[in-house]
Amino acid sequence: MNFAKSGVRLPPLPSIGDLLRLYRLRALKRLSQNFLLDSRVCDKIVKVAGPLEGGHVCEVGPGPGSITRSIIRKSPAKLLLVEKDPRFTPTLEMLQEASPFPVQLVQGDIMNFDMADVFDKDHVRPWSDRPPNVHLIGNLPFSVATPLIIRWIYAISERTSAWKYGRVKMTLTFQAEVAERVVSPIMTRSRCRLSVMCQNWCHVEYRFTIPGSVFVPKPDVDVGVVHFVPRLVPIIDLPFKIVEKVVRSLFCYRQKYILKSVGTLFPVALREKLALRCLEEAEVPTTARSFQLTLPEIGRICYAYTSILRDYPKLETYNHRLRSDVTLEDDPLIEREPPESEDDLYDTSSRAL
Ligand SMILES: C[S@@+](CC[C@H](N)C(=O)[O-])C[C@H]1O[C@@H](n2cnc3c(N)ncnc32)[C@H](O)[C@@H]1O
Repeated sequence: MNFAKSGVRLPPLPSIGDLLRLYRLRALKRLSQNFLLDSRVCDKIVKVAGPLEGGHVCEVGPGPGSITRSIIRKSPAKLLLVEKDPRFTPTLEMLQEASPFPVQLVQGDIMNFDMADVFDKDHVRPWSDRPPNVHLIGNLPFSVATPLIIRWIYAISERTSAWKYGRVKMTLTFQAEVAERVVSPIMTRSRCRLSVMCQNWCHVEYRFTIPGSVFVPKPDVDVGVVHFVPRLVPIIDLPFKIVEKVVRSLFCYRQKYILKSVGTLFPVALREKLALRCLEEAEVPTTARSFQLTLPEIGRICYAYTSILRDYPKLETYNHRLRSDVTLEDDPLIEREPPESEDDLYDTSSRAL
């Protein structure tokens, strides 16, 4: 049967609300569960992904399956569901049976899920080509959204996992404030590490806001839908780890002059000298602030930092937060220093992002 034009009509199914009641599925805070019961909102999210006919889709955190139903109606060739909470298995199995094409259910944690071999090989497209007909869609749990997107940006930079298939697009939800940070341009209050990392490897677009009141239970915040398309070439074409390290430093003092932030890349004995050299080579004024820097300017700082590493290779492992990372005993010029504050001893990634 050809569903391409008409879309799939699912057989009559109990409503998501009925299923939640029937299976006594109460939302678990621990898994950031807020359910969408309004099929029009689900259709609107799925529409952002573009045409899905004949494609392969992976939905993250389908829960009881409301977005899943919208995806099925758009007739992909195959659908993969990755859900951590086994309580949803019966409702998702019901959709598996109702779907005219294969729906695979993986009960597991998306954070450890490698998508390198889960789609058909004939969907592979060269990176230089248009994106393949493979889509990642998810109304993500708030607790997972930021670490997951950073993990996926890393996979994009390495062209691993789903990105072995080419420039696979993503349609994802975030807490609205986080979605704004993802797309934030320079000179804005919400410009941060997350903005730079996402925008360096992807074209990002904030599509629309879903009011918190639409979810059950209602979260305290609204939700933003963001569409990501991996770039043909990142603006800063350097390894993820170098860019991440420099960008983390740049945004550690958001309101202060960049000279201070860049200094955190270097141990105290060399700090002033190397921070000045880094900014001079990058042709970035020492009095700029991180949120004022364009991606090419940040790129020049990354390149200047790599040129400094050629002269001081031991600095590559220097981390001003974790003094124990540094093994510089045989370099008398480089001394250990106390951390800036107690907080600096910990990875504050999600907060700092
Ligand atoms: C915000 S709810 C969305 C549920 C459903 N998609 C909807 O829109 O109504 C997030 C879903 O992700 C699931 N989840 C949470 N952490 C997960 C993880 N690490 N891996 C996979 N699924 C996860 C939750 O169990 C829940 O079903």
